[in-house]
Amino acid sequence: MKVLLLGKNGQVGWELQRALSVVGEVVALDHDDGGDFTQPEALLAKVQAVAPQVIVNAAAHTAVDKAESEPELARQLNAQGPALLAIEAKRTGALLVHYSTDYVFDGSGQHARTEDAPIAPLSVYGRTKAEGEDAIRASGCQHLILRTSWVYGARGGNFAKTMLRLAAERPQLKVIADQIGAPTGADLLADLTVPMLRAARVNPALIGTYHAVAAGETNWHEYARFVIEFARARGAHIQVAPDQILAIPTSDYPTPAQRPLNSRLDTTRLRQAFGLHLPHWQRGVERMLTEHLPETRA
Ligand SMILES: NC(=O)C1=CN([C@@H]2O[C@H](COP(=O)(O)OP(=O)(O)OC[C@H]3O[C@@H](n4cnc5c(N)ncnc54)[C@H](OP(=O)(O)O)[C@@H]3O)[C@@H](O)[C@H]2O)C=CC1
Ligand SMILES: Cc1cn([C@H]2C[C@H](O)[C@@H](COP(=O)(O)OP(=O)(O)O[C@H]3O[C@@H](C)C(=O)[C@@H](O)[C@H]3O)O2)c(=O)[nH]c1=O
Repeated sequence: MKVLLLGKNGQVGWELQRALSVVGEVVALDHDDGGDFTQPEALLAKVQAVAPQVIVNAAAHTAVDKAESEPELARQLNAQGPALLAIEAKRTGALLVHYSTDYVFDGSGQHARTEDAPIAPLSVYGRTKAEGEDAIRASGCQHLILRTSWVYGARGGNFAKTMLRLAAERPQLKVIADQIGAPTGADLLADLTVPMLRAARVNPALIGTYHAVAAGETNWHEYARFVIEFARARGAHIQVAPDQILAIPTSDYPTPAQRPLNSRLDTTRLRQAFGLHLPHWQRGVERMLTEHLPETRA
């Protein structure tokens, strides 16, 4: 099977390069080697030249605050690029695997949302990601959309690494405690993608949108405390005292983009359709930190 991976250097793309290697021949691209979503004609020509049976799209505009001031670029990456891939997948019969986000929802209420819950994004990032999802579904192509949340990877920056850096530099941290969600490893997403795409290739009834997040829930403050205490216990340089990691409401941390308060995603559909187990978020974060912490020691 020939697989085209877009966004190979991102957090998820990097893990997909590893995970997809068991599926078949993988052609992996990023924006500097033919997979540039701001160059739709060249992108289409590249997809046609590769002629994949499966397209896995991990490219996106993920800078949530920056997207507020560059909505057209966000739309090109998060909506128009995926739409182009979907139309081409429909034409050739390829399967399109795509990733989306908890930020397509407004985060009202306290319940975990299912895949059919109404989308109501609060930000340019969320809106353009929702447009990308809609375009894929409207194209009629064979697709899997995996909506996930709070992604961290061994490669690149993420919230946990930011907290470790700030905890080493500052005597006090203030972290939002009223946004609830599930940190999800890029490695977990990549590892789920393989059995899902294999199953969906032979069973079109599996085509559709799925919530793919680690089990359990937390808030950014509790997540930060977990990361910092794990690192402290393993001898990392941490300046901030445990009682100086302060919990604050979202209203005390103004940002250009509004974020949902309730990012709980119900994963029942994915677990039942594919028989896959989703581990607790703390296990994956521990694994990522164990890999990352040696890099932070003097
Ligand atoms: N990160 C998160 O917390 C979450 C992510 N998601 C979704 O998961 C998916 C993967 O996200 P993640 O791996 O974290 O994202 P990253 O930001 O880590 O990676 C995005 C990728 O897109 C590439 N890219 C940037 N500009 C272009 C362009 N013009 N054309 C083509 N590719 C480009 C980047 O390349 P380069 O690195 O060279 O700039 C990078 O490879 C996305 O769909 C995202 O919306 C969903 C929920 C949470
Ligand atoms: C650095 C910092 C952040 N925060 C808050 C801001 C924000 O609400 C939260 C997380 O910060 P981030 O910058 O990682 O947030 P953000 O970039 O919004 O993360 C999101 O990225 C996109 C791509 C997604 O799809 C989402 O699922 C989600 O992971 O922590 C603090 O409260 N204190 C701090 O010192």
